[in-house]
Amino acid sequence: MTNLTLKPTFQLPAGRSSSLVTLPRPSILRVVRCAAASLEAKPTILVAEKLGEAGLALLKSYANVDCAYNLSPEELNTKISLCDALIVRSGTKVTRDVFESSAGRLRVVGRAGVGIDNVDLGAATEHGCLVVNAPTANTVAAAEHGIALLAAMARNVAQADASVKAGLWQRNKYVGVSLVGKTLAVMGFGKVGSEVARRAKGLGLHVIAHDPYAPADRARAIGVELVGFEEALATADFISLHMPLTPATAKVLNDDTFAKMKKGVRIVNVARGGVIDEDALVRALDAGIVAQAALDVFIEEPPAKDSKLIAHERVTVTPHLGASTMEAQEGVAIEIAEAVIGALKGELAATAVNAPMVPAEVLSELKPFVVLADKLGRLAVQLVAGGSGVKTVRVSYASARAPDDLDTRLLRAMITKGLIEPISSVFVNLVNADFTAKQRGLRITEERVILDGSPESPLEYIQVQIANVESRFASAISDSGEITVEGRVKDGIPHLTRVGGFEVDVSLEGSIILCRQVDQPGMIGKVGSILGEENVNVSFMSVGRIAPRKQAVMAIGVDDQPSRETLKKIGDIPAVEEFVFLKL
Ligand SMILES: NC(=O)C1=CN([C@@H]2O[C@H](COP(=O)(O)OP(=O)(O)OC[C@H]3O[C@@H](n4cnc5c(N)ncnc54)[C@H](O)[C@@H]3O)[C@@H](O)[C@H]2O)C=CC1
Ligand SMILES: O=C(O)C(=O)COP(=O)(O)O
Repeated sequence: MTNLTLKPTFQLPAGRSSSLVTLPRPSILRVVRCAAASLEAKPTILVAEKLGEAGLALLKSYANVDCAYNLSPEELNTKISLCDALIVRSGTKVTRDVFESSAGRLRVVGRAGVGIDNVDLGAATEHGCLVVNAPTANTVAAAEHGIALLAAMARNVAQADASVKAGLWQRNKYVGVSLVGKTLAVMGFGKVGSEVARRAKGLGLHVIAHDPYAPADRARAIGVELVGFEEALATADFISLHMPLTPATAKVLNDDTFAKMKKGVRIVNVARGGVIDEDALVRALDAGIVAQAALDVFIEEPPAKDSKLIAHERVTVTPHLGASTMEAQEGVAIEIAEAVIGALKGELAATAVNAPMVPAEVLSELKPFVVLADKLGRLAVQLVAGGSGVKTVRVSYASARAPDDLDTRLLRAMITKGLIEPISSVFVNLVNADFTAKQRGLRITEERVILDGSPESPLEYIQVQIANVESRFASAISDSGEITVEGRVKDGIPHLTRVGGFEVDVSLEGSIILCRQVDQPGMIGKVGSILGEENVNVSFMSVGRIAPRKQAVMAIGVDDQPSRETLKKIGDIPAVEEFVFLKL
């Protein structure tokens, strides 16, 4: 069984209004994987790409910071085993190898920017490593670069500049096109896309946008019409790309889609190179479908020296400069430093990419239920008899709230943690809970029990049932045949309120002895005095019985772990039919 002293009890703080919620160290929920010995040591953060000074200063105030740029993949793999966090921009590929090489030490990857397509999120999640990004600080910089490329492309600024510097004066060759009155299709109407749209309207462009997930009211507020993909392609004079690179957007501009565009269309890409099939773009340029393109991003960065696309006369290129303004880089550095430090401290990051982002208010409300969920999981799994594999778990959340008004991801993660940690050496956190459960073949189904009454509290009770197993404590099996434990929160403290068919009431602090006996006078006294003699402090006691003088289950909360002999003495009381000691 896991030594629980290495995984101390988690408490959430009282309500906080900031987007980051501090969890005290150490905490169950934290993404921080800790060994007791390393608790006091300063973490080490590897900064693998250039970061603004203010962010570096912040990092240095909290951790040992190793700035090592231009590492080869092999060098990164070697260094990473000594690091608790890694900070990168778009130039570093954080592959599965990196997580494997870290041998469990890497807890946080911070992407100092928006796009996380260079981080293997699946591998991060499997390794319980939180990935955070800095999604807001470079938005304006990217939008401004998009507009700069749009205007520069339309007026051949780069080509004309090169020509003048080469001693030429080609006024007729570099006649451009006007922007005013033209239609710009913004593909991807998120943070950057909408800022581009706002600025383009100021330049007199008619702006349409395509984004299957963007809210229509945001588009309306800027005076932009949301249109379908085909319509955007068919009507645009300019197309500006602002969607993330995902399997769905990879090479979304290809031979087929270029063929649907207006002849003479001009394309700007400050999103990701991979959203365009670059060979197809060269063909479309040569065929005259695309008049010009202005590109900040490429499938391969830096691109191959002999790239036909880069060399193309009608293509303007920049070396992934979208986020590269002084202001954006300072902002991004601070944003990522705060997120990484917060994550290392065990806070839930508001910019988590591979874990649920739970708003501070929700978290503060769920706080005692999160503790309850973990403890119910721990109790339930310890009630399973050795040899019965735990495969099917049903969790019921009883609440008077509307069904969609309860985010159970956090609770499910904590139940999973409680179920898995006592029986394995696996570390479970919010990042890897679902993955770990799936990997172990643990199927957790959730259901809501809708109650009448006051929806003031998010939950009335949580019930955890494990099906198809034998129990070390037969009374824990309910009539329906599952190990059943149920708990409630009373005055902010989690309580165990049901075991099998027996109602009990014991606060879930310390550890618990469950004892089934024939209901008769003097039992509480007998057990209490055995524990007292051994100096085991009893925090709570309660008896749940079927009927007077029939069977009863006594739940005893103890602060200290009773010795084997003490437990034996309890078992030897003639009326005691079975008992079990459970660590929380
Ligand atoms: N060149 C550079 O230096 C920079 C590049 N970027 C890139 O710009 C892109 C956008 O960044 P943000 O606006 O901050 O992200 P965002 O997440 O705010 O916006 C992305 C938008 O794309 C939409 N989208 C997703 N799939 C789509 C699809 N199939 N078709 C159309 N739209 C789709 C989403 O609904 C979302 O509204 C990202 O790829 C990011 O990496 C961002 C900053 C700097
Ligand atoms: O934030 C993004 O998505 C970017 O593309 C910026 O990349 P960078 O941090 O400049 O390497």
